[in-house]
Amino acid sequence: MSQVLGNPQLEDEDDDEEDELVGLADYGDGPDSSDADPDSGAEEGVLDFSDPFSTEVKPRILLMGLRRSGKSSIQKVVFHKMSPNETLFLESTNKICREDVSNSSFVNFQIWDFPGQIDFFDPTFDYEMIFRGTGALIFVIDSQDDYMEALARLHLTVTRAYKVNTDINFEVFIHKVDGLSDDHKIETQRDIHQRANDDLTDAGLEKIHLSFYLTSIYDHSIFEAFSKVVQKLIPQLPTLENLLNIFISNSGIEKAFLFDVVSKIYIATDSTPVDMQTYELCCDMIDVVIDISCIYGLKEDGAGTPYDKESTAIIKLNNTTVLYLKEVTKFLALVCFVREESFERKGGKKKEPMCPGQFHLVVRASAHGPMSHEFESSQGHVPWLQFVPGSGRGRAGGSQLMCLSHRCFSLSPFLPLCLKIHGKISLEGRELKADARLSALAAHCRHLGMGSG
Ligand SMILES: Nc1nc2c(ncn2[C@@H]2O[C@H](COP(=O)(O)OP(=O)(O)OP(=O)(O)O)[C@@H](O)[C@H]2O)c(=O)[nH]1
Repeated sequence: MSQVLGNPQLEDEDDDEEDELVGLADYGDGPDSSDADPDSGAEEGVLDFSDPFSTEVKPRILLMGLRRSGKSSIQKVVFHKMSPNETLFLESTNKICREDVSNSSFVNFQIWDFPGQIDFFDPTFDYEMIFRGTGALIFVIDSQDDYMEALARLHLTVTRAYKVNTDINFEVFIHKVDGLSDDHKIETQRDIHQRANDDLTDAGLEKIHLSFYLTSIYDHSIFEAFSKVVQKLIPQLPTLENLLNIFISNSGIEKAFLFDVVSKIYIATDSTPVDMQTYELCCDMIDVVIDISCIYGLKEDGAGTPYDKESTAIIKLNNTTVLYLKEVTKFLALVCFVREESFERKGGKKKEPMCPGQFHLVVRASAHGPMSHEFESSQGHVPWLQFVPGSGRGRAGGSQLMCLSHRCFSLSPFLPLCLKIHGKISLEGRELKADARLSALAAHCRHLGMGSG
């Protein structure tokens, strides 16, 4: 669901949707807030920030920065599965876009995308109202451009925001680093870090903490950075991490992530270090699973969902590592790295993967806090997940449902790829997209030295 706040005119971004327009004085998230979708309230599997055990108000994530710094692209790529190349055609935002991602994601928060050219401190903007309910302010700096103006703007924004709300997490995305050499990246980060903190020190505001991330929409860094931003807003994070630690120590699993399937943000992981390659493989696996499910999961009558309680996938890499994905809730998947020998349980009639069923229960219980109502893993429709013929990726939004009749498959990234889905695959039309995705995953694995090629 997306909303726009125009200045001075209100304008709806998508006429087809029934989103109400919100006045400038209507930034609140009270019961009358227009993004409160009565059908989506109390979503199963959604971490509700208005839970009495977390915060009173659903926190906002603000995306701010100069014009053309990449804000809309980040939002589209992370939450709408837009392919990075498509962002080249994005028009400049001339109004504040507010999007509620709670309908499609585990985490219940809003993203406010501010158009670069708007004078945010124009008196017609009630910035106090905006900052008061803000959980994280992401300031995007185009690293390929001269960033002096961006730094001045960052300083102004952060100091104003801090005066209103000292609890905001200030996150600086040093963006578009795909265009920089490794040395240049480090130098740019050091320089921006130094200048931004010097400005705060000069203003006597050294207590403001800025976190910096090198990001690009052309790799997984933007998902990783967003994961970190979102994790800071999840009050149950320590509990989830503890549960994952207990889970891996009792199961022979090497690394476990709890992923928000639609955004590929990881909500939590165990306390062993995260390496980028592992994270990237997990993201690729989620793409493969959703693409395959969307294509081959249709029931004859068109009923079903692309991701549900029975969704499971196993990918065996040729370095004796197994990737294992299991549905945890309607929005969440557990993705694990496990050694092949630990993965296969001996003694039964057939070798069976470990079942994280107990983990499933604890996560669901913990995510909602002891007083919250219990929820069931969804068996219902997942309207935010659909196959997009143009991009070859599942994406949020839309009404065209793809369904899943067979959710459990196993594939190997060795060439030739071995894919078992009802024993039959024909590679025509959109199926080729899945083939391309599988090939990409295989290539990725080979690149990491995990595939035989
Ligand atoms: N190389 C590179 N280009 C990017 C990246 N992210 C965004 N871009 C490009 O930057 C340009 C501007 O992106 P937008 O998302 O429209 O920027 P914006 O900050 O929303 O711009 P306004 O709406 O004017 O405020 C587009 O051509 C994008 O393709 C990135 O990570 N790397």
